[in-house]
Amino acid sequence: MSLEVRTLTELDLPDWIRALHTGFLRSPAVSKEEVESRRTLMSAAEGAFDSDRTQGAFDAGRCVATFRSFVQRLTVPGGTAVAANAISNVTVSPTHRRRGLLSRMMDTDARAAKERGDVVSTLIAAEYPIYGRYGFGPATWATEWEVDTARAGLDPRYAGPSDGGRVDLAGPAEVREHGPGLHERLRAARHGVIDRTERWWLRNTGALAVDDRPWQEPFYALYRSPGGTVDGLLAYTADDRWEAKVPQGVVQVLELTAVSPAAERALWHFLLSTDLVARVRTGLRAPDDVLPLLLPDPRAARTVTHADYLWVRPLDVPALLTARTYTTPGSLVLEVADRAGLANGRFLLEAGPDGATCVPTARGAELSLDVAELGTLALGDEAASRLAVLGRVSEERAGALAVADGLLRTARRPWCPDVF
Ligand SMILES: CC(=O)SCCNC(=O)CCNC(=O)[C@H](O)C(C)(C)COP(=O)(O)OP(=O)(O)OC[C@H]1O[C@@H](n2cnc3c(N)ncnc32)[C@H](O)[C@@H]1OP(=O)(O)O
Repeated sequence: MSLEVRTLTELDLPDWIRALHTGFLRSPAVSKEEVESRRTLMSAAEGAFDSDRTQGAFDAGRCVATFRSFVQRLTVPGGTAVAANAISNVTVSPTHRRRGLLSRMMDTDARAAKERGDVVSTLIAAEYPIYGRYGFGPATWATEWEVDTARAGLDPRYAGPSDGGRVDLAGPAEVREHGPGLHERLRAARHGVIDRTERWWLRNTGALAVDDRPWQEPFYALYRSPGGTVDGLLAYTADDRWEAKVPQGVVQVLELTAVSPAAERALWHFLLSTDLVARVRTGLRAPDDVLPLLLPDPRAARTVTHADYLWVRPLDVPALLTARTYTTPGSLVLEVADRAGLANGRFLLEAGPDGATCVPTARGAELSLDVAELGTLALGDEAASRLAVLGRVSEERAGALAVADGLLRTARRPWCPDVF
């Protein structure tokens, strides 16, 4: 039987999950619970099994490649969310690699997303070199610090926020009550943030088993403003480590969401002054997170990870560039190359603090770039002038790079707090 790439039927699911585990080097065993959990994940809102956006490659009846995409909302600078085609669960079994299977599945998915009117595709790349060829560029980066709490120099007598707000420990049910609204406020305020489904909250608070990995309840804390609104959420685990009677606890932050500066300061200070904690691992934050500068000695925060995070592939250039905001006025003619033929063209962007238009144009190009570079620039994280040094953006009219830098870059860097 020949190699066949197709969408799934419900009966394919156990075999598809086994291939997924295999591709990610996890045990190929598949439990009934995981099949059931995946079945509901892939279900459309009506509850029917919807396999349209889940692909598999089958060789002699055995699944050897997996690919899935789903609906996502991605916040662009200014707080508007665009329709994103989120890609996940990409694997090709080691027996079938480098025969073009990923390329086939990606092409099918990208054309369907374009047809639907999605503005971008998004993903988190397992390895940097895989996705540039498909028009994706790294659009957000992430940094993790490890803080030596003794060295940080924060006042160890800290007894809670001094602004009249408070920090309270909480349980999973309270997190499910307050977390979704808080995340929506973050999403409206910070570009790069993606939406979370109800399932996300169930799964991340232990109310829904996802696979065979056991759930362990973390510590949760909520920050309430003096007016009583929940403006911050912290989730962390801790290990109870001692050496020669000296506490050496290590905290791992799973989530720290704050929608006010007071909440951000209070939650970090609370965590960094918890007794028995020698080191705090911050989890993946925006590279410009304020954390190091909150410490009297910022060098106590050592960078342990700094890497690309969310990758963006523009599908509809005018929709993407008009959804975001611009702080300075300017106009730019962009020549976008796209070997897949999905987003290529020459576009006139006229933008300013009052809004933006972006239309196809016959005017001469001022800046030419590949669609992947536009993905890197779209959320404001990168400077066109830096990409030009690398030869990845060409300035066709003198001064166009400076205009692009002024228009596209944002004061705060984009941040995507979630993996998918
Ligand atoms: C969003 C996510 O889910 S990220 C998870 C990605 N999955 C993994 O990393 C799991 C382990 N790896 C795999 O399953 C596979 O190797 C995949 C999915 C990365 C690639 O699948 P393949 O079917 O081998 O890719 P395909 O044959 O279509 O390759 C297309 C091109 O990409 C290149 N390529 C593929 N994977 C890689 C890689 N990891 N590093 C560098 N180049 C790569 C190929 O060499 C090929 O280049 P060419 O056209 O110049 O010859």
